[in-house]
Amino acid sequence: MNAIYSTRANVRKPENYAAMSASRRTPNTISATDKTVHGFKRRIMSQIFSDQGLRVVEDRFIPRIDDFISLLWDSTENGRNGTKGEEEWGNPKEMASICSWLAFDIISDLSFGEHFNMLKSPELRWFPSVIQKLSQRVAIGIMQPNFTNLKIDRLFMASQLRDILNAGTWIRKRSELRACLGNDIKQKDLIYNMMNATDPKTGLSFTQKDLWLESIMLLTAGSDTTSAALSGAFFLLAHHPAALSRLAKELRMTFCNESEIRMGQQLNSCKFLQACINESLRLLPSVPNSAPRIVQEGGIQIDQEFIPAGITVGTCIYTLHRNPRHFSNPEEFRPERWLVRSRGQNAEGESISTNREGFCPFSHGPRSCVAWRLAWAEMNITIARTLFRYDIRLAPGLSCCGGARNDCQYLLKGFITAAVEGPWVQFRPARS
Ligand code: HEM
Repeated sequence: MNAIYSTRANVRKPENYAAMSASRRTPNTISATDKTVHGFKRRIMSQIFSDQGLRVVEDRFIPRIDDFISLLWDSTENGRNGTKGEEEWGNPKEMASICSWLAFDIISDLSFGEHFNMLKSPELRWFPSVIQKLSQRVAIGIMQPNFTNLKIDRLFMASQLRDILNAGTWIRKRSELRACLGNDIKQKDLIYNMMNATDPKTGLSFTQKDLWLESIMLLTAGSDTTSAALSGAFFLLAHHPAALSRLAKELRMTFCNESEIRMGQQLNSCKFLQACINESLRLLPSVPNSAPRIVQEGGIQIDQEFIPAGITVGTCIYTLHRNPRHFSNPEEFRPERWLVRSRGQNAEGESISTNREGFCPFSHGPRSCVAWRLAWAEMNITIARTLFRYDIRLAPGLSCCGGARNDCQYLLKGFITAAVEGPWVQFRPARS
């Protein structure tokens, strides 16, 4: 990772990343290939997604997490299993979809000052499928630029492209409207943060156009990434009852009530929660493929190999996370591998720093995920509040495996981000 992604690596993002901006002429933070342009945007974004920046918007996203939790179980639901002792389990829920509605509700609210309300209403639930089409098109365009440059996509992805363009126009209107409101809003959002941040190096701020381009970008970068990571964590926990019950115990002993579960010291003290999230991001990274970089004049050295200028290089996060040089029994879900027992080692005597060197769900260096703190907070608070309130189990008899097998795989389709389905899970009010 270091040779390709660190600050000193002699590489740059390829031009094909332009497909990730709503404007071909004006790049956003993720698509900027020029280091000066990127540096300016990145410095502003770093302030917005700092701990301090996130505290400003925390009260905005926690109510969305509460909507999510309310949707998981409802005392009036029918369809309960009639077996004795089973009455309280609610109807099975398909976690990938519900996690996706949550992630979109959060990021739309933060980016446009108005949430899509997908958790409560089906009206806009078509939206995630368009983002997946976009992710698929961009993934092909990044690997093979002529696909978009020569407009081959118009031939092979005509209907997808129509949906993407329609959704793009619709979002653009929304983000322009929000940008026009300026600071005249009741509750602060990310646009507010972006509008009021200045680059400490140049003193420059985002223009009106930057504001809507960046907010569209945040909607795509901040939705299916977090949702795939969350549903992946529920998948792994539901398949590992021992880890699930240890985690529930940790949370129920740390907090007295659900509203205490927020960003901060108390949540940071939940080491097993963090270990479970690390382990699920390791096994099911939501950006699984390698992010390409072009080697610059002078070349680079990767291990024993000299790579000349012009070659595209990258490290695949999915395979890195399964490298036995970093992780013993890499296919196993073993959150304990992240818990320090003594002298930087876990209970098995493995070095945690060796684990960490092979762990990069948010990538590494100057182009790593600028919003990882937001994703981390969303995941921690959502999982903690859910397991504080409910017991969970795989829905008997339903896919992915109906709880019958321990070795089933979560279907992760890697485009730019990962498309996922399932698992089907049931909830009931926590018994202990
Ligand atoms: C679990 C959730 C997430 C994961 C695993 C993740 C992962 C990544 C990865 C691997 C990259 C590098 C991509 C590349 O080099 O092409 C990246 C970049 C980025 N991510 Fe995330 N991300 C997550 C959530 C988010 C969220 C919630 C947002 C925004 C609200 C976001 C915004 C960005 C941005 C703006 C960049 C580009 C940074 C730059 O180039 O300076 N991500 N993310």
